[in-house]
Amino acid sequence: MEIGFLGLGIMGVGMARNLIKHGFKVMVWNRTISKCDLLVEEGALLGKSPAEVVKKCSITIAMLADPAVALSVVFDEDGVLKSIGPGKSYVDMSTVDPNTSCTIHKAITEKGGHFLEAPVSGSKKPAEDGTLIILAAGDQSVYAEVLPAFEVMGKRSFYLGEVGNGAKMKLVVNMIMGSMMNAFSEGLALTDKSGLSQQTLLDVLDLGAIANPMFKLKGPSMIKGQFNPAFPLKHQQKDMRLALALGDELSVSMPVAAASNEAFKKGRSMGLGDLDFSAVYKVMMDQSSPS
Ligand SMILES: NC(=O)C1=CN([C@@H]2O[C@H](COP(=O)(O)OP(=O)(O)OC[C@H]3O[C@@H](n4cnc5c(N)ncnc54)[C@H](OP(=O)(O)O)[C@@H]3O)[C@@H](O)[C@H]2O)C=CC1
Ligand SMILES: O=CC(=O)O
Repeated sequence: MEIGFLGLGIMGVGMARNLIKHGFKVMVWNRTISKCDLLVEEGALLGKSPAEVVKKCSITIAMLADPAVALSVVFDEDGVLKSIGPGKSYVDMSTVDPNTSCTIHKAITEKGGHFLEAPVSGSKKPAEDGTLIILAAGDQSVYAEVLPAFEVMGKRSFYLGEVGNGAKMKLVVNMIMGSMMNAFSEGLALTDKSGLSQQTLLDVLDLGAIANPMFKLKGPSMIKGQFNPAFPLKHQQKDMRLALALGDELSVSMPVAAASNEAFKKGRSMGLGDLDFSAVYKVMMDQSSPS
């Protein structure tokens, strides 16, 4: 199967590499073209623009930063829309809001193309290991067509019905994750300011009912002050913002998510946006410094 791949950021590079490793013929494009070099050495073809990738491939996957970027890669000059048409499928795996997905879906189907949204849960390592959780919605024939690719990128995929449902599910999951990270960070800060051992807190948490893989994975590096980006804080804040907008639309009160969003916004204003989202811990530590 010939697959196009647009967007070789933290996630895209691992996902595209898995496709290549499993024998798919892959054509890649990235705004910063130099990021394609390694994958080209590993066997990928290089596309000069999204339009060229879609022209050459029957299925094109995108993994892009945010709604504005997802829209620009489709609608801008030499974008996806230029080459999409009958017999061509576009699969957007970026985390965006349902309205963005619906706008892209409408434009693509108006040109006779097919669209599936398929955001993922799981970070840099699951992208590298092919163990993502894929939340697909939209054209079910595209879902069936792209399933062999999902099987090498993920450990499980869900088909959730109409376009927008994948985006909504992803935003709910990341809203919960972002709120948990805030509670965890506050707990670590409070432990430190109480003169207690943060390692002991990690050990205690890991033995009890709120043990979870995220605390186990992120805790040790957080207490060492290491925040190498697996999931950048700026993207987590974008997801909290989009989840809150969904809550506004549906009149769901989400005070915990709103407070967490404020902490991520503060993190961005402190210049932490490109660090891992666990760097929100620095916001708590900064706020609790003695004056
Ligand atoms: N990292 C994670 O743990 C996870 C991320 N996600 C979601 O996946 C998506 C990608 O995340 P991630 O790989 O971490 O993000 P990165 O920031 O590492 O990569 C973003 C990608 O978008 C491209 N891009 C940014 N701005 C533009 C633009 N103006 N025009 C064209 N391309 C652009 C970047 O290109 P360039 O290289 O040129 O900057 C890059 O390919 C996001 O929606 C994120 O929320 C979902 C699950 C986990
Ligand atoms: O979107 C981030 C993730 O870890 O999932």
